[in-house]
Amino acid sequence: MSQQQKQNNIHWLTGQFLDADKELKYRHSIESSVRSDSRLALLLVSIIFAMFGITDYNLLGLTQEYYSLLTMRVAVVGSCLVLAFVIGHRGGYAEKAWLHALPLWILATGIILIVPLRPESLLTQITAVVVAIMAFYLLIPNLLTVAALASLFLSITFLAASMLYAGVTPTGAIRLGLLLIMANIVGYTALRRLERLQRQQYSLLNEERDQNRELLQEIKHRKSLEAQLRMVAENDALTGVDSRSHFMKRAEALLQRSRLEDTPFCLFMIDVDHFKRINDTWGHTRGDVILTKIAEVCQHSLRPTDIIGRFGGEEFVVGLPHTSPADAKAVAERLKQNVEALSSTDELNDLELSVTIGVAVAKAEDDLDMLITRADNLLYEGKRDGRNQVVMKD
Ligand SMILES: Nc1nc2c(ncn2[C@@H]2O[C@H](COP(=O)(O)OP(=O)(O)OP(=O)(O)O)[C@@H](O)[C@H]2O)c(=O)[nH]1
Repeated sequence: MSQQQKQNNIHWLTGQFLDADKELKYRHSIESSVRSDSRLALLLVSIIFAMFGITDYNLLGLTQEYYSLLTMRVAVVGSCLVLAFVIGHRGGYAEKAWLHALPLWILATGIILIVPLRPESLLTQITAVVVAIMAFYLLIPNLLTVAALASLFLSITFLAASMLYAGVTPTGAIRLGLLLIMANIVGYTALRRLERLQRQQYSLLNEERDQNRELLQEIKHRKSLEAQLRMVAENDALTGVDSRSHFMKRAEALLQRSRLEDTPFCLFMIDVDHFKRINDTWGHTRGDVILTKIAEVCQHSLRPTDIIGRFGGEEFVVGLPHTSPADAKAVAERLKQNVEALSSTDELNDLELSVTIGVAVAKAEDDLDMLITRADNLLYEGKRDGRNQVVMKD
């Protein structure tokens, strides 16, 4: 048997969960509905119990017995109304089951007390006791054990009182006893089934909630994994700028758009000069840091609408939509100067840093590869011409 099945197990006799914690949680979950159901049931029972005062009067008139009965009825109805109020406001089915049990004991005592006061109307009282037993089990919300104990108390003491005060013979007592046993069995079985069904429903609901929670967690986890994967696929791990493939996708879209809108589009190929020397002098790790700084400077030298990617090694590529050739040249010059200025920062200790940039302007017949090749050729022209320069041709 799985752990889950064990927890769902319900006691065959009491109709409660075997797991005490789960039982407590269940009772807490139905507390507010039990409170209002109890209040309503007690109001109803009080009205009915009080109305029997009219039949008392018809039968007894204004006699001593009538006043005794009236006093008892007022006491029972008063107690039930007070309890309806208290339970309605403070009743806690989980921790105060005894409070919910009180009205049953009071009602049972009241009903039994009628026997010595009105022994001649035993038949009516038998009907009332059977109805009361049903009400204990099915009308006034209570735990099965509480309802069963109160009903048994009512049945046994009523039987005893009938024999003592209403002259019921042993044969009559057996028949009455059988009737009361039947009423108890019917009430007990019905309430036990109800208790089981309600607890099974609660278990199913909880299982469903747990599964939904797990599902939500799983979805959250997958979404975060997806975001991480996208991040890894779209960004260069070292510098954080676009990966080459992601840049190509974005640049392709921008180039097409510029063609549709008939706006200029320029592309830079940027290569760090003598980076091998930097690596050899300062080590590969420092070289990585310098590369990251250069990427940052490039990014900050561009507009938010421009895109930058790492093309490979110490080579970067930049796409500039809506940019005229003159503006592109100016941006490239500024970018070159900003990289040079990096050398004078304390962090880089006057390390000589420069970049060579090839700038290509998109023509109508260009696709992205052609544009990149042209920018690359211009870049290598710049390298041949002594580096640290921007090369652009009409
Ligand atoms: N630290 C570091 N170095 C890299 C990385 N990628 C490429 N490199 C190095 O960059 C250097 C590029 O060297 P070359 O292609 O000879 O070019 P260069 O030394 O920059 O000389 P020019 O481009 O001709 O000015 C190589 O030593 C590569 O190992 C990287 O991610 N980190």
